[in-house]
Amino acid sequence: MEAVGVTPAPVAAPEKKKLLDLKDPFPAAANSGAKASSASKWATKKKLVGGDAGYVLEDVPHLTDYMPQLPTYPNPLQDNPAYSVVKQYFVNPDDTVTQKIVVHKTSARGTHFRRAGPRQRVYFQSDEVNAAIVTCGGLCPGLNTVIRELVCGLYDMYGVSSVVGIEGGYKGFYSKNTVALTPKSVNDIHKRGGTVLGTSRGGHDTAKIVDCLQDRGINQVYIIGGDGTQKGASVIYEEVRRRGLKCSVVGVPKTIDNDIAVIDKSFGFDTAVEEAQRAINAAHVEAESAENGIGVVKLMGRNSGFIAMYATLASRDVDCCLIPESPFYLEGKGGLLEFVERRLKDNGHMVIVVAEGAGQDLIARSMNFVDTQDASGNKLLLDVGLWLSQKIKDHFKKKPSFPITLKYIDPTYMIRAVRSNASDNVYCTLLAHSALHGAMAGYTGFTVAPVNGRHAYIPFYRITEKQNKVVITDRMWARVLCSTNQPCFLSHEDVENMKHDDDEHHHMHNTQLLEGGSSPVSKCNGSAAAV
Ligand SMILES: Nc1ncnc2c1ncn2[C@@H]1O[C@H](COP(=O)(O)OP(=O)(O)OP(=O)(O)O)[C@@H](O)[C@H]1O
Ligand SMILES: O=P(O)(O)OC[C@H]1O[C@](O)(CO)[C@@H](O)[C@@H]1O
Ligand SMILES: [Mg+2]
Repeated sequence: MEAVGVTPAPVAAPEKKKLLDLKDPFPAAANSGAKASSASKWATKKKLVGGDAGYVLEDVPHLTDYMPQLPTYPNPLQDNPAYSVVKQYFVNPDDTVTQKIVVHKTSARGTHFRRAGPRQRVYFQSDEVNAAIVTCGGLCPGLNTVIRELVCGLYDMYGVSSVVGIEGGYKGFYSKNTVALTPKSVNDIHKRGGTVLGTSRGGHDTAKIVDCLQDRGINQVYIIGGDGTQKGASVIYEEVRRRGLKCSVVGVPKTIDNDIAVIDKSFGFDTAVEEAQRAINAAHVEAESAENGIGVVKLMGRNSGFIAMYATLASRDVDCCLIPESPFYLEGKGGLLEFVERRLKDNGHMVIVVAEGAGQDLIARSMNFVDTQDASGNKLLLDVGLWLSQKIKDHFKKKPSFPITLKYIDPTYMIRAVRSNASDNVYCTLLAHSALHGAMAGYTGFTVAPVNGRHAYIPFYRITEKQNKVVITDRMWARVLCSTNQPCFLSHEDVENMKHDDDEHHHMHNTQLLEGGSSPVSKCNGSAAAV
């Protein structure tokens, strides 16, 4: 590997060589909405390591970056009977995970991330660890499984017996007492929806949170939450580093909307798509049983329509899927109302799935609405499902010879509040294990998640700098349009402009090849190639 990394390398620390990039990865915009942190001027530099053929490792920080003399210890896992039969259990320190999975003969190898997993040597002794876990932002199936597996993993794999939960999200650090978490107390929690720790929006106060870590001697903090939470985790890490604390700050990405960039998908997403089938099915049954029956189902997806898109593809009963990324219009030629009328004439019934963030500009225009925000600064949305249902009813009221029956189903919180399904449970277990292996190995300031099917440690700035969105010029959206036969609501010119914008944005002409397919749809498709 060619030497182009950062900071002086201590013994047994990860590879860090020559300086490549000194840009501040935490520009002010990335922290907008948050309380300004005194840590920002200390913002760490990107740790980039170059190699042959355009290989770049975007490494994560390590405690030894600012505490170079830290001692190391043998990983207690090597004496664990469960693992003793497993050969090559420890991850090779040179292993990295590629972000770019679709390549050409002449492609540069591009960005890589450090592979997650247990290391031969660790930077914490078992009885030295005081771990804390917090959940922030909205609910998501699987939160309890991640909590359970962090606690059990720390106890069973690393012999750690001091793990506490922070109640009620970020504000719980400075406004509540901690709760002790043991394998016994978390034994059954994966069978329940929600989070046993509680959660909240708003209330992120970096200084007070780090004071709490310092006062309580917490030296590993696991922060489970969405894009906002990970931005918060990033400033906590900066402040911890500025104070020179031996404390690993680890993010576990959570969001039902699947809007976190770089990663394959977020936990709970599969469960949500599965649960959405029940609502779509009900809408279909209702619509099929009535004269000109219309079922409208609203699903979550504030800025990204992944749940709606996948639920539509999975169901095959959906006639029209509306998502925030794809603008639509109601009236006139090519509009939604014309399509509804035609589909009812052809089939006698139809189902519309609408993501909550779709058509917000249309509604705001028709209602003269002023923006409002939640405690975290997220825009509060207007109810597109209700609005759309009313618009459709109004349209057909003007056509007495065309009676319709419309049923509106809003299952949004039911989808989010259920327990995680089997595959999400396994996924959450791997996430939790990867997280604690990273912390024990001294890594910090990172989020853990699979990238092209392999778990990796990703620097915070990479997953907070932009949101994962459905790319409507990619083939996955084309599959939706093919399955529903809905209008695309875009002119040829619009599509060309979008393609152009995409190209400009990514500096490349093939979205599958950009930065490891930062085409979110191809990633959401799992590690599989687009077909
Ligand atoms: N830029 C930021 N800097 C620091 N803290 C932030 C920032 N943005 C959000 N937070 C904090 O992160 C927590 C969660 O944020 P938010 O409510 O936006 O949910 P989220 O983590 O994005 O999850 P989701 O959107 O999936 O529900 C809140 O306590 C909020 O104060
Ligand atoms: O009502 P709450 O808790 O603010 O959550 C609603 C939002 O949370 C999300 O589920 C993201 O977590 C969005 O889809 C939705 O807009
Ligand atoms: Mg969010």
